[in-house]
Amino acid sequence: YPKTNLISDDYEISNTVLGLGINGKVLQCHNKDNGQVYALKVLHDSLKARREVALHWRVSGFRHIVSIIDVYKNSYNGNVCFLVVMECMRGGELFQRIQNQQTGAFTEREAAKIMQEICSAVKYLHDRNIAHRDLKPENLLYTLPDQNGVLKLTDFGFAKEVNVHATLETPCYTPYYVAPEVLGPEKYDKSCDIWSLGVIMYINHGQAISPGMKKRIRTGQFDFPDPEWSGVSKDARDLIRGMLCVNPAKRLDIDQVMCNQWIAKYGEVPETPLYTGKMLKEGEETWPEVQEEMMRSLATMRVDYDQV
Ligand SMILES: O=C(Nc1cc(-c2cc3c([nH]2)[C@]2(CCCNC2)CNC3=O)ccn1)c1cccc(C(F)(F)F)c1
Repeated sequence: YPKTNLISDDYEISNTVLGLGINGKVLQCHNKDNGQVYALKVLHDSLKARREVALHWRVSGFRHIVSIIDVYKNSYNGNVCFLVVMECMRGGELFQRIQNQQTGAFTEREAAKIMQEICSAVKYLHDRNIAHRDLKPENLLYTLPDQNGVLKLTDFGFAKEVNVHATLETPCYTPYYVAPEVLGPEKYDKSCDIWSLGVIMYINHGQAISPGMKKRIRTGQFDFPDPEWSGVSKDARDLIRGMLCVNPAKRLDIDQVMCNQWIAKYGEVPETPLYTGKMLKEGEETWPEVQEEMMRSLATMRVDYDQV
């Protein structure tokens, strides 16, 4: 349960802003006892904030999820806010890493390792009936800036519990007879996470998500143009097709993704150099558009599926 003493008893809060989240901003702070640096997310009390804290707290501690150290519930002149102290991820965001990839080209095996790490975080959530619903490169951070850095997922501002009523209200249904609509739209929330994984993997392979890209993906007309895709393994392309499948009911689920050879045996994926580094460097000016494009797509998916 959240601590109710003032956070300033235990932490020195710096005004270094590390970033802005959906429900609040992220500052740097350090613990007065051990002098350690942490990240602090300030959330003004609301149902969304309580849901974000509750869900993040439930999954904190998994290797590829940013862990929560402490949660304080403090009130400043009347309004209550939640103060979430997290481990400080010093390695920055995933694509900054790939962008300034110094040591030679970014290879397909590195892309496979990254995907395996993100997919294991998504599997951990989906197995607990939680959909993240805001999977994007900016929410994937490294613990350290060097090769030992571990990739972790953060920002549960859009996360939600799914399939929750399937277990409560209809305990008696036999899974293979129940009509899809009985399971409710929630099951689509998980499939929107899979779609995001597909886009992340597609970008990882050096495909700039041009504005036209979203239309092509939604209509399933995206392709694997040469020369970027010539060397990329068939497993990888089949996996992307399965994750970017337009019909959410036909899209792969996280277990099918995890057992694809490209993910399961990422250590054996050929070290084919990918165009990502070049694309992210050259495409620097298009990168913000790409991010906006992804934000819009995620927002539309959240609306679509919530209305199903
Ligand atoms: O962002 C850093 N550390 C960090 C950051 C977060 C963090 C949480 C959230 C976010 N970051 C974002 C910021 C905007 C982009 N999306 C992610 C929005 N939502 C969140 O919930 C959590 C833990 N450590 C960082 C980067 C480089 C150096 C350092 C430092 F110098 F402090 F070591 C910290």
